[in-house]
Amino acid sequence: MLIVDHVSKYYGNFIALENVHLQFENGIYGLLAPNGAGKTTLMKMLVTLIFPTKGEIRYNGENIIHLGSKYRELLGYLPQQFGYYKHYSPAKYLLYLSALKGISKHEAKEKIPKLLKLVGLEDVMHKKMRKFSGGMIQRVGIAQALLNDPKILILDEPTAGLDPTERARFRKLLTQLANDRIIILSTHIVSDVESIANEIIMIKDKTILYKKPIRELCQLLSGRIYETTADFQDAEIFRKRFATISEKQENGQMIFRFVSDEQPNENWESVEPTLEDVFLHVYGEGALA
Ligand SMILES: Nc1ncnc2c1ncn2[C@@H]1O[C@H](COP(=O)(O)OP(=O)(O)OP(=O)(O)O)[C@@H](O)[C@H]1O
Repeated sequence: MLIVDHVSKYYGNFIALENVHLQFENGIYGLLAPNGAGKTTLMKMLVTLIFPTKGEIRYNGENIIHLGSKYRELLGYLPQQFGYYKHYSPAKYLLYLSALKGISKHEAKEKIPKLLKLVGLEDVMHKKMRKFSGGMIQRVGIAQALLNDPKILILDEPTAGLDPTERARFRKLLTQLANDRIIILSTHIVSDVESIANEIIMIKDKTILYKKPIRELCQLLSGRIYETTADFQDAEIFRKRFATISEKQENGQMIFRFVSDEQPNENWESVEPTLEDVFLHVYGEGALA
């Protein structure tokens, strides 16, 4: 079990995270927050690239800093921007990284084709990465994070640059991997995590606002989300009066999705809250009661 025990991180006088307390068991955790909330800071501490200013992170009861290389052997990490050699093929690049990670050449040669197949790059495994799309490079990044069969897999914005098909493939891959490891992925895209995460972690105001299964998060808004139509000329009044979550136009009218605790009007249709509703409400408005 991985425990972030009352951790704060300051950059000089700037507080990036304050008093973060989290517990991770096997499964997928979606770290969902807007840019700048502190996701990368938390992930970098989890992979020992930077250190907490206060508090400590423990794996199976031991401070990860003291565990050192024993801990890093259990880690797979995909940073937000990962360095690769564009003149290398994925196979050559992974072979090189395997050597750095202390994996024998024999084992690496057996493993690499399997990994590249897993991420759908088997056809191009010997092609130079120079001409690869952003999504293909990202998949090489995911493969390198899996080289040592990590028990803890940390992925910082792993779906950046992936198209919808690649995103779907990626979600399936994570689900396959999640049964015997901790997977923590950060994103600001709700659909990346809504179908696969066992728990969602939301950071707000430098600390953890929620760590809950999606169902429980959605329950926070249960019975409070409505949709209704309004004429264009009334739109501004509507926006001032209600906490709108989203709006669209249809047949010359506005359709509002909004949060309300008022007695519902007969023109309001009560709708099931989604994770997107929670996200937009939390980061647009404030914490939920
Ligand atoms: N080395 C640093 N020195 C000073 N401030 C930093 C440093 N690294 C990050 N910050 C600040 O800490 C805050 C959190 O940054 P962080 O990168 O963790 O956010 P994030 O949620 O990962 O956002 P993004 O997805 O944009 O990377 C930001 O305000 C950022 O400017």
